Amino acid sequence: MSIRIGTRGSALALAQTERVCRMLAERDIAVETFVITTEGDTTTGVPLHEIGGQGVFVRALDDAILRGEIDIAVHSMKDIPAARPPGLALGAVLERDSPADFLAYLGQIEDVRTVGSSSTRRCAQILRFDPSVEVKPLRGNVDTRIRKMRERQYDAIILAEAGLERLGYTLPGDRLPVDTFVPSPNQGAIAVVCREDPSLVEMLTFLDHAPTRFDVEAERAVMEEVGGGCFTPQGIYCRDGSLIGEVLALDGSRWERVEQHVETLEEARECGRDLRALAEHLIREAREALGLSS
Ligand SMILES: NCc1[nH]cc(CCC(=O)O)c1CC(=O)O
Repeated sequence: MSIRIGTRGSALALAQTERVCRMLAERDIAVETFVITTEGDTTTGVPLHEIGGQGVFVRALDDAILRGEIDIAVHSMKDIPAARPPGLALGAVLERDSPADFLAYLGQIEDVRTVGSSSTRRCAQILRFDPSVEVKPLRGNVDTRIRKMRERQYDAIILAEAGLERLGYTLPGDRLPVDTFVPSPNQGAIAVVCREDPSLVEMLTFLDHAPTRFDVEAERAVMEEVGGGCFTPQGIYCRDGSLIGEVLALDGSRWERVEQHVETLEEARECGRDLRALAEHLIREAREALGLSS
């Protein structure tokens, strides 16, 4: 018997899946890999929030598990939306890689005028840091984004450092500090999703890193309470129970923030409710500015 692993076909997804395959192989568990194309991979011209947010990357693989075509799927955990279909379990969360963002640029930092990113969070955070930069939309996989910077369509781009490391890329630029460029919830964590099947979940537990799982679940608890969706600039980061959450105005001119040590997911949830109450006006503002109704 072998485990059927589903993955997206992007270089990043394949690198992540390769890591899980290696870990399974070390335990003499046979694996078969299936590459599945998702709507998010075939639609690159429009901002993510217009095609249904991060969830588009995950849905096709969820469906393949539920149809019994594959047993497990490997994802960048930050791409997994808050609402999950019934019948699926989070089989394992690997030990976290770098949670930080990376500002990549070719010349001198002083010469950076245009920064490419389609993430409302990254745009707001870079504008807070330097309101004089011009942020320009930039979607596509990591390679596409790097190519566009090399073609000088942008002076700089912002990417997850974890993605660069998994692809083995070293780019000129700077790691952005996580206390001011607070990452997306679950950035840098790899998740293994499976059918809600106790024997399958049990088989995957050796892949699981408990401290990472607590931190990423605390981040998701905050994310669920804040709501906001991917159109609201928000950063949520937990490390060993030290939680930072912030919601920003789209132009980075204002923000609300909570910072607290949490021991339980319920405490994290409470922190999320506090942030929600503080940031209600910023969430409404972002939704209205982007012309979204829900
Ligand atoms: N938005 C796509 C995406 N999903 C996960 C990562 C990076 C890897 C990770 O966060 O685990 C990236 C690329 C990026 O944000 O630059």
